[in-house]
Amino acid sequence: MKSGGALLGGLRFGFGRRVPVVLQSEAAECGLACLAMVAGYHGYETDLGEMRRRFTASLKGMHLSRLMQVAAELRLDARAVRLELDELARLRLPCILHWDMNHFVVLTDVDRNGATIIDPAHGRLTLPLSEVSEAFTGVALELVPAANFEPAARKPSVSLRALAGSVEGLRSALLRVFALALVLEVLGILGPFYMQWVLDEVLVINDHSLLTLLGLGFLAVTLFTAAFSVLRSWVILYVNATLGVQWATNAFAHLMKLPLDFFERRHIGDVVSRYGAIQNIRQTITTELVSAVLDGIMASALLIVMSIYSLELTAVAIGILLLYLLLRWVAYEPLRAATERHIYAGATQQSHLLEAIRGVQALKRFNADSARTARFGNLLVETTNQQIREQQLSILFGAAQHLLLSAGHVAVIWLAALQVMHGGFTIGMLVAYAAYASQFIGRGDGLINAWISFRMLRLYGERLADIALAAPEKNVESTYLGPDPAPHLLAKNLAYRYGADEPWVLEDVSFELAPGESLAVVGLSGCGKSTLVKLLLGLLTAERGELLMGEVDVRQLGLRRYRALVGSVMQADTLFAGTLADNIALANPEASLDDIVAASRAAAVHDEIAALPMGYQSLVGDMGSVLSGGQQQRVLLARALLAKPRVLVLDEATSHLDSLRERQVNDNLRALGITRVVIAHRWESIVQCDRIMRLSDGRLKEVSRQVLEGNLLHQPDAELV
Ligand SMILES: Nc1ncnc2c1ncn2[C@@H]1O[C@H](COP(=O)(O)OP(=O)(O)OP(=O)(O)O)[C@@H](O)[C@H]1O
Repeated sequence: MKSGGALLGGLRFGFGRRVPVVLQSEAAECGLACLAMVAGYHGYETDLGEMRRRFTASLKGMHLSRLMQVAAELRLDARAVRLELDELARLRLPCILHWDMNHFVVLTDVDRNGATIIDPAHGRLTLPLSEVSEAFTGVALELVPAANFEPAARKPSVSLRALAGSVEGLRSALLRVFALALVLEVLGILGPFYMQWVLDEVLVINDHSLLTLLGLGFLAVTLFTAAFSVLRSWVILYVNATLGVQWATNAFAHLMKLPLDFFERRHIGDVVSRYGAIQNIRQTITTELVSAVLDGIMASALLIVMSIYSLELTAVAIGILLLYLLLRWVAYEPLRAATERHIYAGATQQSHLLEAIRGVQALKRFNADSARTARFGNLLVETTNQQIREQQLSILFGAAQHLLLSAGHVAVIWLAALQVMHGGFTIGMLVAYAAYASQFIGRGDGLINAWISFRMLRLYGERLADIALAAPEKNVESTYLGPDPAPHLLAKNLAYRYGADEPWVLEDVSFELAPGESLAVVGLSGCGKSTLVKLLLGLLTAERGELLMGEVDVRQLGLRRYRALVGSVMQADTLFAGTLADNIALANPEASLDDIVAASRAAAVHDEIAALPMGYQSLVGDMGSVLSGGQQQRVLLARALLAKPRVLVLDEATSHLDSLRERQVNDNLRALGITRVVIAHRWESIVQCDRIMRLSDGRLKEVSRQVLEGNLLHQPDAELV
């Protein structure tokens, strides 16, 4: 039973409330964005950043059932309905429609001719029913506030300090810029007096010596002005550079501290574009912040000076500025929406570009390059269209602004001239007043523009917040004071899934591995072996269960210390741009060449590196394209061995090697006596391990070698999984 308040809250009078537009930034977030819009309509104002932090969506997106769960957490009663197109009008609006089989949109209005929807990927659209019919799958989600629904005002936007981290020397540098600029402004305010004196004092009585004095005096003022203005630009340059470097480094350092699943849930282009938001924020701060403060002070000072001349005329100038403020206020929302769509389209295009570069080989092999180019063209047109729309709006409002301000200026001079005719002003006062009024309107214009820019900054701030406010990896530092634990691994009931609405990939994984022992984990493709490896390396955190090394919980040992003890080679490991030596010495850049050679020998790759013309100084591309697949794997193994790990975790680390090399590598590893966990499909690698376990249905079970060998004989294709 609903409370009366909640029922009344559901009434719609057709005015007042409007569904806010929340644009998604990734394909998988359409469901979250739709919920944010409906919740916003009912009074729970939120944004995508907050939604993402509260309800993680995996890259695969959300099912309807998960949407209903999230709706329940937002205290909205959700009801999924199946209906025909002509029944849309019976839905309680706004509601969510399942769209094109893989998307969600919000339906805000529907009548006989068409429907208005908000597509989180494109914004508000009005479509004829024929188009709705093509995309609508027949499933809708009605949402009404539950009895315990609580409206919430949007949280104040994140502070710049939280976004930027601490920036040294910013305050003092800004103060310096401010002081210099203030001097300049005061000098600037003297200019109109010069005109007034020349007109009223010099010309009237033909006073040559006064003219000379005034001329020299104001020439000196001009010189000072030039010098201060150079100094101010210099300091701004310094602030810009300092802020830029510190800020970008802070954000990068924070990005590197984020847990792996932050990256696994996002597209690389999106992360890059969000990181790029720093540029826009910095630009606004350094160019607009100081001038906004100055404009405010100067506008007030000018207002006082102008009031001394004439109160009525000053009221007119204020009126003009207020009209201008109204114009900007009306223009704000369309401009903000256009800017947001522009940013979103740009990020999508960037993702596409990065993905195409990374996958260029596959695109060529499948003759998909022209289709990819066409899609890129479409995205580019979309971005450009949004940019054109943004600029068209700017041009229109710019013209209106120019018209208003110029007309205002004419009016002020007109009225001041009337004052001269009535004897209230001298000619000099008219000229000086006109100059002050023009400065005042200019300052007011600057102040209003800065206010708009700062409001727009929120858009970029919210994008950056996704990185800056994401929680860094936990348990990185050690709280265990004892010596390094023995390489004895104990996993107890580990469980993991990639999202709250995803199935458990690992349900109950337990095993124990004594020092020096080696364990092969086999299982069907997709059963969760790589996921288990990521848990063992502390890259993912188990939802349940614990992992101990030498009886010390890994959380207590700290991930940094644990990772220094555990070496690994992963399926999709990459080399970095640089020399082979740099790559092998990744964990220990100070390592001697002897250490590097020893690790390479153990990984059976030394001879091939030594045979290269530049040996260990050979450069590899950032995708390692100089080396063959098998060579890359062995270089990666050398990199893991260089740090002298106590435990080695290998996820299909020798899959590209021929059997001879594989045996050689395995023999070397065995001789080193390192505790090993090996994920492999090939018999060669499995058979050399002391124990074999099979992962299936989220559980790990010991398999006897004989059974596996028997399987091999009878079903050569099935045994290795
Ligand atoms: N980032 C992710 N988000 C959501 N699901 C994921 C993610 N990564 C993997 N999965 C899912 O988890 C399951 C296990 O994946 P995993 O990569 O661990 O399998 P695997 O046993 O290593 O497979 P293979 O032998 O083919 O490498 C798969 O069903 C996969 O769809």
